[in-house]
Amino acid sequence: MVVPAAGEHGAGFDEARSAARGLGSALAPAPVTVPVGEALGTVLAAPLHALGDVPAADASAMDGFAVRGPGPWRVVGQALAGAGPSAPLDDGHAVEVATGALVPAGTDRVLPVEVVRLVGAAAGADAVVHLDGTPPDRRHVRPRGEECSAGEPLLPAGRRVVPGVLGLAASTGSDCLQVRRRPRVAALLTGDEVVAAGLPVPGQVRDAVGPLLPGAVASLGGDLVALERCGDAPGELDAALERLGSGGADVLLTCGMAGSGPADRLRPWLARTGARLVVDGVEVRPGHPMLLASLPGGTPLVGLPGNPLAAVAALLGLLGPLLDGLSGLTPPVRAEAVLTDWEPRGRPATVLLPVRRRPDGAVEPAGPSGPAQLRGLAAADAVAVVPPGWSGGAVELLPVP
Ligand SMILES: Nc1nc2c(c(=O)[nH]1)N[C@H]1C(S)=C(S)[C@@H](COP(=O)(O)OP(=O)(O)OC[C@H]3O[C@@H](n4cnc5c(N)ncnc54)[C@H](O)[C@@H]3O)O[C@H]1N2
Ligand code: MOO
Repeated sequence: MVVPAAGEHGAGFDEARSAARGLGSALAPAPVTVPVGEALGTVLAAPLHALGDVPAADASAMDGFAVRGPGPWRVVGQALAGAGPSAPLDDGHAVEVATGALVPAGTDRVLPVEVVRLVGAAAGADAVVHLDGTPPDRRHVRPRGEECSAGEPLLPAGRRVVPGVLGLAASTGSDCLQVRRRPRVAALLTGDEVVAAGLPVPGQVRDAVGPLLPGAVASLGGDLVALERCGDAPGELDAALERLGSGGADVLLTCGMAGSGPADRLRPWLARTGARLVVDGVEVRPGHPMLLASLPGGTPLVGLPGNPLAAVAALLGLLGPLLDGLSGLTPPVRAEAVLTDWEPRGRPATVLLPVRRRPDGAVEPAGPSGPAQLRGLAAADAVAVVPPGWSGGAVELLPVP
C-alpha cells in the first residue's frame, strides 16, 4: 500500500497507523525462546500455559492451626513451608502450620493464630487449641490448583511481557518464554543548527529530540541502539544513513530533513536509493511531513519532522504502530476521555494534543503545544487524538511516549 503523497493531503492518521502496523507485521522476525529473566519488555509469541497445578497441593493461607472436626483440638505436630506432607489429621487434632505449609490430609480449615487460645504446653505438641470468639468464615486453605491447573492457558500470544507476566510465568513453572524481541532502532539527527549542549545562540537550536529518544523508543517497545548526527552539507546524510543502515538495526529513524526545503535531503535520498514510500505525509498537526519508507534491503525507515513536538507525533503515529507490528503486540483497548477547554477552530486534520487529567476524569490541554514546543508534552498525562470535525466529547488517548 502507498499512502498519499506529501504536499498533497497525506494519509489520515488512522490509515497511517494501520499502514505502519501492517508493514511491521509483514517484517516481524521469527520468535525466539529466552530465559524468563531476559524476557522483560518483549512480546509473547505463543500463549503462556501453566506447567503444573499451582499450588501443587492444599496449602495454608495463614499462620495458625490446621484442624479437623469440632474443637477443642490437641496439637499433634507442626508443618512449615517447604516441608513435605504431614500425617493425615484425625478428628480433634491440630497441626501448627505456617503460611504456605502443606496442610495435612483431612484438614477442615486453618484457624489463624489471632482467633485461638492455646491451653497447656506453650507451643508444639500437647497444647490444646480453643477457638476464641467467632469462628472465621473462610477456610484459609489455598486448594491445590487454586491459581491454575496443569496445561491451563494463562495469557494469549501478543501480550507485552511486563513484570507481572514474569512472576506468573515463573510461579507456574516456566523457565523460558517464546517471545519476539524488542526491535532495535538506530536514529540519525540532522541539521547544522542543532547543538547537543549549552544554551543555543541565535541561529542554533538545542537538540531536544536526542535526549527524549531513548525513553520514548523504549516506551513504544523498542531499544535505541544508535544515535548519530549529521549536518546539512551534500553527502552527509547519505554517508550517515549508509553507516547506520549497515549496523543491523531493525528500524532506522531520522529527525529533520523530512520537508521539502533546500536542505531537506531525505526524500531525494529515498528516491535515489529506490526506497518505497509506505506513508508519505499524514493529515495530522503537528507532524504532517512524517513519512515511512521501506528501504531496498527491506529495513523500514521512519522520518520524523525536525520540530520536536512534530517528531513526537511521528513517534506516536508511525514508529509505535511499526514496532507493535514487528513485535506482534495485540493493540491495547483504546483509552478515551472527554476533552474540555479546547477549541477545534475548524481544523481539517487530526490534532495530537498533549493533555492532562482533571479531577473529574476529563482531560484538558496540558500547556503550550506548538510544533516546536514541549512544555505541554512535558506536563501531559496523555496525548489526545482529536479527529477532524471534532466538536466535543470523548477522544482517544495515547500514552505519553
Ligand atoms: N513550505 C513549507 N514549509 C514547511 C512546511 C510545509 O508544509 N511547507 N511544514 C513545516 C513543518 S509542519 C515542519 S514540522 C517542518 C519539517 O521540517 P523538517 O522535517 O524538514 O525539519 P527541519 O527543517 O530539519 O527542522 C525543522 C525545525 O526543527 C528544528 N529541529 C530539527 N532538529 C531538531 C532537534 N533535534 N531538536 C530541536 N529542534 C530541531 C530545526 O532547527 C527547525 O527549526 O517544516 C516546516 N516547513
Ligand atoms: O510537523 Mo509540523 O511541526 O506539523 O508543525
